[in-house]
Amino acid sequence: MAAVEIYDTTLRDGTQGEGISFSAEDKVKIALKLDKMGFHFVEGGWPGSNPKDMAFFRRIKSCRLGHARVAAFGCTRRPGVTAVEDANIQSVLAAGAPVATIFGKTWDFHVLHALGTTLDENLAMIKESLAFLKSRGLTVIYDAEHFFDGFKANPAYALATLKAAAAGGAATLVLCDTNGGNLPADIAAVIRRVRDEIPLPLGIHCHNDGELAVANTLAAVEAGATHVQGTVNGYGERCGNANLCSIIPNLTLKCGHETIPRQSLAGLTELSRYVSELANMHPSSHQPFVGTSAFAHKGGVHVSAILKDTRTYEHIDPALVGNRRRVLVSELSGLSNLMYKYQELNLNLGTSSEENRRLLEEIKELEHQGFQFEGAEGSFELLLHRAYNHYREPFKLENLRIIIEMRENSPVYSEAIIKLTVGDRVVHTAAEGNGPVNALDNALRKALEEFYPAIARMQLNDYKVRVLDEKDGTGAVVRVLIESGDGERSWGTVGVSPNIIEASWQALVDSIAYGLLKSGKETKPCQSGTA
Ligand SMILES: CC(=O)SCCNC(=O)CCNC(=O)[C@H](O)C(C)(C)COP(=O)(O)OP(=O)(O)OC[C@H]1O[C@@H](n2cnc3c(N)ncnc32)[C@H](O)[C@@H]1OP(=O)(O)O
Ligand SMILES: CC(=O)C(=O)O
Repeated sequence: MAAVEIYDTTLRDGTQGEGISFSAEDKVKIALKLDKMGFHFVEGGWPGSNPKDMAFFRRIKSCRLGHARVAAFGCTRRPGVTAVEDANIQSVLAAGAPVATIFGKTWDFHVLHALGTTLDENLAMIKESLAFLKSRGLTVIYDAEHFFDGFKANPAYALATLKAAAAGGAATLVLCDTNGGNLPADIAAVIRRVRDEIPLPLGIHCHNDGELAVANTLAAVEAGATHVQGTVNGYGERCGNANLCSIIPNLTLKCGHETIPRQSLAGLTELSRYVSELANMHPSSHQPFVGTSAFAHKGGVHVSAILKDTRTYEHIDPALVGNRRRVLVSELSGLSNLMYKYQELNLNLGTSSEENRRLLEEIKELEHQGFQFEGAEGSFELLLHRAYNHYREPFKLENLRIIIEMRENSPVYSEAIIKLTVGDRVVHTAAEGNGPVNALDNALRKALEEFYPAIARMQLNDYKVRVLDEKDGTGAVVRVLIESGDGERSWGTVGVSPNIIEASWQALVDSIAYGLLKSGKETKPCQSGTA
């Protein structure tokens, strides 16, 4: 199967996505990562657009890249000026990148209404812009904007624009589904028509407005395209660009094309999370191949089969793309889910199927009440320990009181007063907080830290409340999910009650109990406050 060039435009088209912005430094980091993974091209930005993109090109020049070629993006010259006089073309040159990617108009409607020039002048703009950059030693890639829509409207003119680009010295002609509305069969048919007319390598650049960007890209490759443009995580203008985290494994593992090296394929999940981290975007758990749910099995029937052979419910081995299999426990579980969890957590539990059945029923009942263990692995593991009676709670609540005081012109005052039994001692303490849950958290820590010094390292990272039955208004049941961490690991815990303080208490207690269980201190208190 033919090799396919992978051209990443996360740093240019990706940043056209709502909410996405990278600093010049972040762009350099991403470019270096893509280079290390064997991407063929990294489009760094539009140097004529803003100082940050120009700064990227200045910085990347001093980096030694092993594989990728850096591309500077821009448009054809403006109507009525020469290429040498055009500020945008000059800034592409000034970027100092070895590759220039220039987009031009294909669609006669766009030439007349968006550019406001003649069809002939547009052809001259394309040819002269490319020829000028090529004459200055750059490899020039031509992005034919709106190619598929333009071809439908006026095929002869669309082909004439590509011929102008070829005459200007384009190395590759990239056909763009700019509005993202075409279907795979149409994309493939047009690629074949162009392939028969113009003897240059063809590329594909798809947007995701019809949720077909990946399918359209694969169809284009099937029809003869050998260069693929897309972005990490599918970031991009409107609904995004074709997602390289899906395209690369599909092309490599399913279609047998050579793309990035096989060992880099196993870095895709990490790449996806790295880029989402720098973009400050929540990673999408449902993203195919690289999302945390991509290989998460929930239904009992699925887990039962997975235990026999993973191929029963997995289209590939998750390790091939650096991802991992997960089994979730919920009201949809069967005994197989529990068995898998025992193995995964290395717990020597669950020998009696009667006990396991009882535990499964308890889980289903708790889920019916509103608990959700999928995002609360800490509470789930504690539930297992508690069910098998091998577990000693690290403390016991005797009494808890919360005072909230509101006075005109003063901040709301919150205080928690708590009485606990720890081992054979009774502790009585109080703490303030910026709200009742914070006061509760502070009081609990204050009471326990002399017994369990590991608590000092634990922190609450996230606190979420979900109203479960909104129609009950302020009397509704709420679910509290707490995400905690200790610098080494993080864990989720859950509480459910019609009283938000009680739900928070349950999740907080589990958070500390689980943290202690995992810190190795188990649940045995230190003697009289010594560590
Ligand atoms: C399909 C794509 O994704 S293409 C990439 C789109 N990305 C971006 O637009 C992000 C970066 N853009 C920018 O920073 C700015 O738009 C700039 C600096 C490029 C231009 O800014 P301005 O000069 O103020 O123009 P403005 O953005 O208002 O309009 C775009 C101009 O480009 C022209 N233009 C559009 N496509 C082309 C083209 N292929 N060749 C030449 N000119 C073009 C438009 O006709 C319009 O010209 P006009 O001002 O004479 O009407
Ligand atoms: C060039 C480009 O980004 C597009 O046509 O979508």
